[in-house]
Amino acid sequence: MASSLDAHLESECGEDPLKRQVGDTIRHLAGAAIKLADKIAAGGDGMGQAQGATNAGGDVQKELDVIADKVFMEAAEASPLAFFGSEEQDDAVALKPDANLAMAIDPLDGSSNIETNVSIGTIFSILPVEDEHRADPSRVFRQKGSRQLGAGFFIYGPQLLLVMSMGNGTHTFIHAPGRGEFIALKMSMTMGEKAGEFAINASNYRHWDQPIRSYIDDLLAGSEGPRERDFNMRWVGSMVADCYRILLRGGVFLYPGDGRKGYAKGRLRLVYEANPIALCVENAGGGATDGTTRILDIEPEGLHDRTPLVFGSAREVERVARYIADPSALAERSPLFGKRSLFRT
Ligand SMILES: O=P(O)(O)OC[C@H]1O[C@](O)(COP(=O)(O)O)[C@@H](O)[C@@H]1O
Ligand SMILES: [Mg+2]
Ligand SMILES: [Mg+2]
Repeated sequence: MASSLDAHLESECGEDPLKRQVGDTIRHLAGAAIKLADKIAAGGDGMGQAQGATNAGGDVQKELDVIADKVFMEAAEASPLAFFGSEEQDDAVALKPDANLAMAIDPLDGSSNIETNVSIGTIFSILPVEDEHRADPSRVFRQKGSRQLGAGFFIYGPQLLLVMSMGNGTHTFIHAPGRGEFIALKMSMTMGEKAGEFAINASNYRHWDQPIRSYIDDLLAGSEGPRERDFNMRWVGSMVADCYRILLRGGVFLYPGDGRKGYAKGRLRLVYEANPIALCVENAGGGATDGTTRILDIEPEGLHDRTPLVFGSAREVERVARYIADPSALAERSPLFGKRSLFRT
């Protein structure tokens, strides 16, 4: 019989008190995710309806965004957490003053897909809280992603999944309704270094900078272009689902900055979207960058910062960074090399 999430956390956390608190928090999150999945499965016309309010990032909130925020806030209150920061709340909330952890969360990822019965999810990031943060709470969510003690995401799809990492491998658990708990599905995941699929919202092509356009042009040219092989494209529009596919079969995901008003750093949030995804992807052998800097090395300025995000198979992520770093090579590319670019491997 597959081992349970509970048993895994027990062995991964051992006797380390801080890790055990991370484990407890993940247990509470798992309970909340089961509750939310039940609500999603029960449906209801209103879930995908706009509420009229906007969140801190300027997105119109849907009813399910608000329900999910409440469900996970309750889980946070039951967990050993000093601070809770949510996409759906302007400011971080102070919880247990003496607790040693903080959690940032995207309660509902893939909001634009809610009413279409496509996979959606929840993304979480657990950080340490030290004396310096108690003295100045504004610093809690300005910690680099490399300081995360645990992170992951749930997918509400055909299966209810939890993908998580505590820095020692990335593991997937599946909710087994008969057992009322999550059980191991894929432990110590490893993703391929090479990508055969890419994920990007191509409708923004005209708004991208030249390096991103050139990179995508080269993928689209397929076997007749500089890459000399064909690529497939998938874009779910829920990052959790795109990330899980990439963890399973390799690939690359891009949400770059673009020329639209308010999109200079793209759409995705550093603290509760890019950082937890980056921890899971890196622990499975992949990479994650904003184009120039490793995501986990970026110092956030605030809870709701945005960041350009490229993640996936390590070699492909490095390649995107080379397109961005070396525009001079790109300038030479068409006249001198025709369709044979400097970037082929
Ligand atoms: O609608 P777009 O611009 O393609 O953006 C899709 C992206 O936005 C997101 O939905 C952002 O997350 P939220 O739904 O939590 O705002 C990602 O899951 C997804 O990758
Ligand atoms: Mg999201
Ligand atoms: Mg969201």
